[in-house]
Amino acid sequence: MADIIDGNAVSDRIKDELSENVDALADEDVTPGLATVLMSDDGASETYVSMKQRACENIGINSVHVEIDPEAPEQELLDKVDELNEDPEVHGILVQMPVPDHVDERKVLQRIDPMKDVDGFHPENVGRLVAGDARFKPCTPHGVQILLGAADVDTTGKDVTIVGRSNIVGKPLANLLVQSGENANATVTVCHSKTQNLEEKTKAADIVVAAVGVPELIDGSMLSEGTTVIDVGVNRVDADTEKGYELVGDVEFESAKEKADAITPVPGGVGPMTIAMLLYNTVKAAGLQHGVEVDLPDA
Ligand SMILES: Nc1nc(=O)c2c([nH]1)NC[C@@H]1CN(c3ccc(C(=O)N[C@@H](CCC(=O)O)C(=O)O)cc3)C=[N+]21
Repeated sequence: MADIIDGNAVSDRIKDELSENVDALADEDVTPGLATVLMSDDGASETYVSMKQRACENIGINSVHVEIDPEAPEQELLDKVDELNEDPEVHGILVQMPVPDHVDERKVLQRIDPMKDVDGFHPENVGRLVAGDARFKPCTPHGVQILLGAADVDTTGKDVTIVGRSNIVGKPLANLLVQSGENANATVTVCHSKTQNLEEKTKAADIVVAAVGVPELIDGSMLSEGTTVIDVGVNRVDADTEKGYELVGDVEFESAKEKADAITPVPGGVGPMTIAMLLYNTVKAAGLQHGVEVDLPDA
């Protein structure tokens, strides 16, 4: 039976440390500010954005929220980004993804000032990350790295199989894990929908990271005994609950935990880490923009 890796506990520890950084910035008359922009009426997106705002407020980060009508022209979003780029009280800008189909996501990401790009999705920041000189590590991959470190899973020399090749999780995580340094130095295999013999790749891994957005795609039969399993999926599936849905990961938890040595649950695993690392990047952004050195939590 696997140990359960507690993402809530680790994210609480990071947030406590960040709140000390916020106090230190206050001594320099700096209050970090995050702007969240939502152009969607999707329920899950609304939930996530409000969780991010609440998390900011809890540690003393200013949060500004902007809603744009999902039917509005693309230009309205671009103009808003320009305005936030110019606002000295806003150190981080997060445009919640996905944006509506008539809006060009790449255009939006390129419009955000790279110094305020706390998601780490701007091409300049992607390039820096790939070159091993990350400014803002994307929140979910960074959260996975910290979670592995906190669970005492040594990645050095290990075989990591990542299932999923998104720009948000799979690709940046693969880049981070192959680099030298803390919670890295791994040998990485990236799998996707066209991968042959997926099971062969997951079985060969010391660590499996599932980030495909397919509910319960990976089950215990696809894992070797003793594997560490990191489940990045947060899928809402219809269920007979008060909310009408339940959250399941990309991993079938019950069968996977019989095989795994350690496993993250959903909810309470990677999700809370994503939010903690967004706060981390916002504090870092504020420090960079004001030339104040901030002693951020490790890794
Ligand atoms: N520009 C942008 N940046 C993002 O970082 C971003 C985004 N767009 N679009 C959507 C995804 C998704 N995402 C999550 C964050 C936290 C939880 C989280 O904390 N989940 C809780 C449960 C939440 C619930 O109860 O619904 C948990 O896993 O324990 C989940 C998902 C950030 N995203």
